[in-house]
Amino acid sequence: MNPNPRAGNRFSVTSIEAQQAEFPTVNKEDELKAKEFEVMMLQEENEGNTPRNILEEIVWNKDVEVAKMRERKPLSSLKKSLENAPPTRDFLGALREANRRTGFPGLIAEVKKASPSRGILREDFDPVEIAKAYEKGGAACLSVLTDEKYFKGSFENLEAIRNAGVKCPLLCKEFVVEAWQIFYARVKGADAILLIAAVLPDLDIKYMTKICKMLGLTALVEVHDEREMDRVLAIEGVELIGINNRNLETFEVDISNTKRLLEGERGQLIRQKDIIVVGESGLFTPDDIAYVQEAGVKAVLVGESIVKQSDPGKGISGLFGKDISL
Ligand SMILES: O=C(O)c1ccccc1NCC(=O)[C@H](O)[C@H](O)COP(=O)(O)O
Repeated sequence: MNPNPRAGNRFSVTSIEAQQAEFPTVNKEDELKAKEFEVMMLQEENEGNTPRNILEEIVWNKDVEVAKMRERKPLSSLKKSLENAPPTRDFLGALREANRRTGFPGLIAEVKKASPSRGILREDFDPVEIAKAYEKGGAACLSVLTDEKYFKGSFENLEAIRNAGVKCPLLCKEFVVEAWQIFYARVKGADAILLIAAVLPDLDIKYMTKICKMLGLTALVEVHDEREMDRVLAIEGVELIGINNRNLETFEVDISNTKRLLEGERGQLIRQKDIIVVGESGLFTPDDIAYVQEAGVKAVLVGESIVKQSDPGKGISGLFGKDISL
């Protein structure tokens, strides 16, 4: 896969104003047809007209899904809903505070029912119960998957967790392809949102980060390799970077990825800029946590190893080798 497949295509954000405008001269039906046509054209660039990997497939589907959602709830109406959205909580502050309090990386515990690589992780999946158990177990923040097709998540889950009074700040774990989704996540109660460098060109990351700030959301910008890390480090205003140990194209997981990306000058620059780094994916044991902490992360994002436990809160103690709720 082209490491930056969407770069230069006309999905890119060219300005905040452009994203905020409603493109008044374009009829909605034509817009949707145009989006489907664009996706078709992108697909046709590939021989065989099939996505080359799972990430590409997810993104192609997301383009169409978002265009349909946006038709049902245009930006102008989302903006009105912002007035009734709950206040955002300090995601970065919660991670820093947990790191200071426990001496361990702050935990972002993921409410994850299923994944393309592992299938169903938990049959008896009650998102609110899991979120409460994570909070009780000492999680600093929660990550809520909202993609339905590939992860069996939903925005209803995000909203339900927020409305249930869970105090941990919430990350909307989505495949963001348009700024509209950031507004939507904010309305549904998110405090932070994921931006994936393998999906978004630099210009999009830059403007989407600004949109997040404008809305009071924290942007977690995710990278997987050195090239993506260098791209993101060159973007001003990025405060939180996730290093995903999972290659989203092949599903391969290797936690030494976190260490590699934090070595040498990159690590130095990250410390200089006071960026918080999150180690993501494939963390199962206290040794894994110690390994990524030694590499320089101040936070970790964990799903599978804790969501699969009968008591996901106790799963956190198992993961850290210690009760971190105290
Ligand atoms: O988890 C997957 O199979 C996956 C496939 C394609 C794109 C993204 C995917 N996962 C997102 C994540 O990065 C993880 O949910 C997150 O980092 C937690 O990972 P884990 O602790 O290994 O469940």
